[in-house]
Amino acid sequence: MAAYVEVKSLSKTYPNGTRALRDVSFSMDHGEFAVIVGKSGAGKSTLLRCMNSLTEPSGGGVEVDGRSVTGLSGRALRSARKEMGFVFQQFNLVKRISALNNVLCGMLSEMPTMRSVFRRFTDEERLHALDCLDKVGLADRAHQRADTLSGGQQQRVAIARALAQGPKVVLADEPVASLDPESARTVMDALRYLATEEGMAVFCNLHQVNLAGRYADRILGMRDGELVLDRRSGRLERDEVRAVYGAEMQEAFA
Ligand SMILES: Nc1ncnc2c1ncn2[C@@H]1O[C@H](COP(=O)(O)OP(=O)(O)OP(=O)(O)O)[C@@H](O)[C@H]1O
Repeated sequence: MAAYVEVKSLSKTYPNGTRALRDVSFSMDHGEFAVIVGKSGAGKSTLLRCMNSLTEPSGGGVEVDGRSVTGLSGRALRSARKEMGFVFQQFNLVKRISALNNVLCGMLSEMPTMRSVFRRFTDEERLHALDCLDKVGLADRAHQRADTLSGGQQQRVAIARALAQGPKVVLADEPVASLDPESARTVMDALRYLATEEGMAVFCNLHQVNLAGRYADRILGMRDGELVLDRRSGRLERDEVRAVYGAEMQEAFA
């Protein structure tokens, strides 16, 4: 069977000359949870953003389910983005509305505006949004204002919002960087659920190698814009950590 996600020779050079991605290629299957690790500045965020066309790659491309999702514009770009949920480090929720309304707004193809907040949603849409909150363990928080939820809960609302779009792929950019260890686990469990139970390809970047080993089916490592490691799950060996982090190995466990 063909790979579900195919990243082909992706490269990115920023206008200031920084080569953030150098010929990065890999593929992912349905239901796979892959984590990418690497030290600060290695190019992890750039990779995720290029996969989702939030940043325009300088070369190469990405296919999801046999369809190119790079180099698009207008309606084709919006449609491709719906297939890729994005989870940000800082959650990016609309603070003053409920968890449920955040998920409902995420189901619209446009970015949430106050008009979309007051749009009337159908019972079916509301049930779908509630179901997504239930899947991340937050059905009982549906009517709570987003900014009164804990960080881990807010990030799970963001995951429910991504899930509600019905994406094929979920990209998570440092989703637990600002969370305590217990909250981080609840968020990683929710991402794991999307892969295992919903069959999505989940691709997440993390600083913590230990967390990657505990959750991922697959660990990729990036260094200076290049993919230097691609292995099945389990704890990374010392020489693998060195290949990714070089002399700054302590950064891997920070
Ligand atoms: N908009 C930009 N313009 C110029 N250079 C950039 C831009 N964004 C990122 N870079 C540079 O590209 C390189 C890769 O950055 P990126 O943010 O992708 O790394 P990262 O591995 O995600 O780092 P971190 O873990 O600190 O978030 C870095 O050298 C960074 O300074």
